[in-house]
Amino acid sequence: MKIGFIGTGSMGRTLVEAFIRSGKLSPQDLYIHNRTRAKAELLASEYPGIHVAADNRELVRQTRCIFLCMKPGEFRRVLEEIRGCTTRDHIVVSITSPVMIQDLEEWLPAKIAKIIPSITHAIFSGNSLYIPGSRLTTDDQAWLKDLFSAISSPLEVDERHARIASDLASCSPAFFANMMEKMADAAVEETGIPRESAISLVTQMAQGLGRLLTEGGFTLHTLQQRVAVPGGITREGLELLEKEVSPIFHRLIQLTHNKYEEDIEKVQKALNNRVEKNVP
Ligand SMILES: NC(=O)C1=CN([C@@H]2O[C@H](COP(=O)(O)OP(=O)(O)OC[C@H]3O[C@@H](n4cnc5c(N)ncnc54)[C@H](OP(=O)(O)O)[C@@H]3O)[C@@H](O)[C@H]2O)C=CC1
Ligand SMILES: O=C(O)[C@@H]1CCC=N1
Repeated sequence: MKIGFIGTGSMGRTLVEAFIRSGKLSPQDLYIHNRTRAKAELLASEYPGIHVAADNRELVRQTRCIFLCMKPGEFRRVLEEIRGCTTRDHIVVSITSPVMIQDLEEWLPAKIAKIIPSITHAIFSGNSLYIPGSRLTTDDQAWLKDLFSAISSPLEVDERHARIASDLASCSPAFFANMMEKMADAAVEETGIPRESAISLVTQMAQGLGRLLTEGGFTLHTLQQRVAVPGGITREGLELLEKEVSPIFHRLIQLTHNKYEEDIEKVQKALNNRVEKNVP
């Protein structure tokens, strides 16, 4: 099946590369288009065989499944562009959470899904969050899950939980990288250890931590128990973190959800502000 990617920014590129490197898709099957064309051309030059479509309409005409890899504010323009050439046989997948499936189903006659990916798919890991629309057949659903199984572990979630699941699966790589960087910076400021050493120590630790949790037989809880020996230093550190860290995560989740509500409102205003509705 020919597959298209509209938007080859950070995540569009990650998906294209992961699908090709996993062997699931071959470059010849892929059509890409990006507002700044040079970005798509660069990606195509790295994976000979990828087709760079002249515009989003050509991409839709050449493919059966299309991934919308733009930011929420960029949806209206793309939907206006492609709605005339999208058919009932197309599968259209949004990779962003604040664009509602119902709105996409009103705009396009296509079969709609939302699949929220994560940067972790670049190394074929992490959960992709799978939210099926109402028009997908059982075969379409099996095909999409199989596609994403090549680069991730697909997890079906209710659209109501898309934001929190995305916080945990898609935003957290950045959140945790930030915390590790802050820890290393504090180590430098408090002790004078060279920054390069501090960064290397936390990075190597994180690699080991990931493996302990996936293949080492540890849970988050047993891991803390094993490291925090009674009367030891880690126990004292954990007691401080118990008090100080939990409120930060509550604030973080409240913040992402407030921003999400704002984004939904903006997208709905943009998408519903039109005369004609799609009649599939
Ligand atoms: N980054 C991540 O880890 C994750 C991102 N997402 C979601 O993916 C979406 C994209 O994020 P990300 O890739 O990081 O953002 P980027 O800004 O890196 O990529 C968006 C791309 O869309 C292109 N674009 C915008 N309008 C059009 C158009 N009309 N036609 C063709 N291409 C267009 C932009 O082109 P131009 O080069 O001109 O700017 C840009 O390259 C977001 O909605 C985000 O929520 C979801 C999960 C994880
Ligand atoms: O920052 C963002 O908006 C996107 C959503 C999930 C990860 N990145």
